[in-house]
Amino acid sequence: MPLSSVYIGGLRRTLTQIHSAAAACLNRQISGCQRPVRRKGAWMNTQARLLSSRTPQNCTRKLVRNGEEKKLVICIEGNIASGKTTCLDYFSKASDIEVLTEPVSKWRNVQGHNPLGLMYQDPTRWGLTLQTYVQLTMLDRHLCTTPAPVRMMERSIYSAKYIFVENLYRSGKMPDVDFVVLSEWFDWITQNISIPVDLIVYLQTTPETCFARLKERCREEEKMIPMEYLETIHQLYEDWLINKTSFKVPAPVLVIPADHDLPKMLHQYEENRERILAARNA
Ligand SMILES: Nc1ncnc2c1ncn2[C@@H]1O[C@H](COP(=O)(O)OP(=O)(O)O)[C@@H](O)[C@H]1O
Ligand SMILES: O=c1ccn([C@H]2C[C@H](O)[C@@H](COP(=O)(O)O)O2)c(=O)[nH]1
Repeated sequence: MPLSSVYIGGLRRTLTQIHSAAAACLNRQISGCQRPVRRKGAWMNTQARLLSSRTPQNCTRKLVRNGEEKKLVICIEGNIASGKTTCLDYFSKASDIEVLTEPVSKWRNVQGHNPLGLMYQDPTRWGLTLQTYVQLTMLDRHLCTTPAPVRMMERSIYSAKYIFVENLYRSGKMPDVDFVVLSEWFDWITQNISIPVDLIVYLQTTPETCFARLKERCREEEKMIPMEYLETIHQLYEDWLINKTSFKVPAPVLVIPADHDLPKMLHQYEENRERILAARNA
């Protein structure tokens, strides 16, 4: 599927169409909170619908993917090289689980450009470029339809914003204007599109473990990542998912200690399988 399109309830819409259709609907809704109009052929038809939770004080509706909201969504979160992909590989063997890895290959090659590499070379210049593309591709991941009843994703649109954008901004590497523009995009998306997550599995590692695994993996763009970078990302994750002092956590969190060797990790994944699959966001 081209990235210029996303599927909502089986309908292919360009982001521009979605934006203007949603804006039109929201305008209708804001001016008097009237009932959603259901016109055949309109984007808000039997396949795509608005979730409505309307009271005089609370007049919010969101784009949802019809049918997809019944599926279980689990996001695997953790520091760089903490073992997320390895964890997803393990669960991908189950027929009822659809695994969606982070679209890193796209971040490394979008029409011949490498925004990930550019960002590591010059974060101030290219941080916005990378994170805009990360936000788009993660939204695409959240919205794509999958046949399996359980969807297991690597990271989320939430960690892209709360960890990586936040880090660029706090470290002084992202200009205010870039941060504000990205934040407005993020707020619009999360306020207008339903992005349900039932469980966050946090692979909790020390930065030292990640550093060792990063060296072992040896991804070209990441060769210059210093230990301090992993320490900062670690602390942002801890504040978000453990201390809960930074940003809203969109789902319950299951913490899996992930400094262990591979056999022990696989054993832990198996031990937690039932707990993970039993998750259902209230
Ligand atoms: N438990 C583990 N012990 C040792 N090495 C591991 C373990 N889990 C993953 N690795 C290795 O560490 C590197 C990073 O793992 P990966 O799953 O790609 O991390 P992530 O997806 O979180 O970036 C890979 O080379 C992988 O083979
Ligand atoms: O929003 C994001 C998400 C990821 N990255 C970077 C961090 C890593 O270098 C790669 C992929 O991360 P893994 O943990 O190895 O999956 O992408 C980013 O800069 N911004």
